[in-house]
Amino acid sequence: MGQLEGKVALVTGGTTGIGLAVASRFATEGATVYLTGRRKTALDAAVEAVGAGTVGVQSDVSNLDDLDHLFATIKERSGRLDVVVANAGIADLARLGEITEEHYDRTFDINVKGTVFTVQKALPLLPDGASVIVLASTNASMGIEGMSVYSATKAADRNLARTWAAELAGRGIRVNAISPGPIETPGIRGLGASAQGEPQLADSLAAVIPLGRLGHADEVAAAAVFLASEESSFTTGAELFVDGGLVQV
Ligand SMILES: NC(=O)c1ccc[n+]([C@@H]2O[C@H](COP(=O)([O-])OP(=O)(O)OC[C@H]3O[C@@H](n4cnc5c(N)ncnc54)[C@H](O)[C@@H]3O)[C@@H](O)[C@H]2O)c1
Repeated sequence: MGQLEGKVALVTGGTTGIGLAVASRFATEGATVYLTGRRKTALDAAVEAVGAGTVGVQSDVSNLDDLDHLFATIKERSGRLDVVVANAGIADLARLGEITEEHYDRTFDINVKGTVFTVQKALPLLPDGASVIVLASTNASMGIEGMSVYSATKAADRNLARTWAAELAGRGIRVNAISPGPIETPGIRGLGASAQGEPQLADSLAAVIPLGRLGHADEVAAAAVFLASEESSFTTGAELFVDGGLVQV
């Protein structure tokens, strides 16, 4: 029997990287998984990869109408939501002096506004015992050049999780953050691609990770299973680092 047997879970931005790994692992553990993404073709491919019983809902986390449609669909089909993983996020490089309004607005819209309204709109569907997981980042605790705006959004996400843990404890809902270090995903490789001619940021970060390598999306998914399941029943308001020792060692 899987650790999430019978549970209904939502993973936003579940078409690639960490979100896809979390959705796949949740399905293996017996959950019914709703996953979201903005592009239909990518979403259809992810739903097929995750397997039978998975439901894809095309939606942009920064669009409140899309979120209303998403939660109306979940309510109609499942009637409740046991696990929410606010995963959708973007990262682009911009040093101070290069930050445009477009970069700032887009990063905050998806990474902070998207998280706030995903969890707020999920709230009526969350039963006693539900688990909310917010994807923050080791960037919230570090000063990585070129990543100030992204890191500020992740520091916001980390605090959202802590504050919501306090606000929702009385309802028996746990809220935790996962802070991955550099994980091998399309997202982090895209970062290197935008810094023309320079060594990939991911590779230079790997060199300073105590365990000596980038992490794998499956390793983040394993942490998400723990936080989603009753194995973590006394854990709320925590920030679980999955970072090869980057921040703490
Ligand atoms: N990869 C890493 O090293 C790393 C490290 C720390 C934190 N994180 C965080 O983990 C999460 C996932 O990152 P990843 O590396 O897997 O990224 P990724 O780019 O590989 O995947 C992000 C997913 O979010 C989706 N997405 C983006 N904007 C969206 C929107 N507006 N609405 C719906 N979906 C949207 C993308 O389509 C994609 O499926 C992000 O929140 C990221 O900040 C990643």
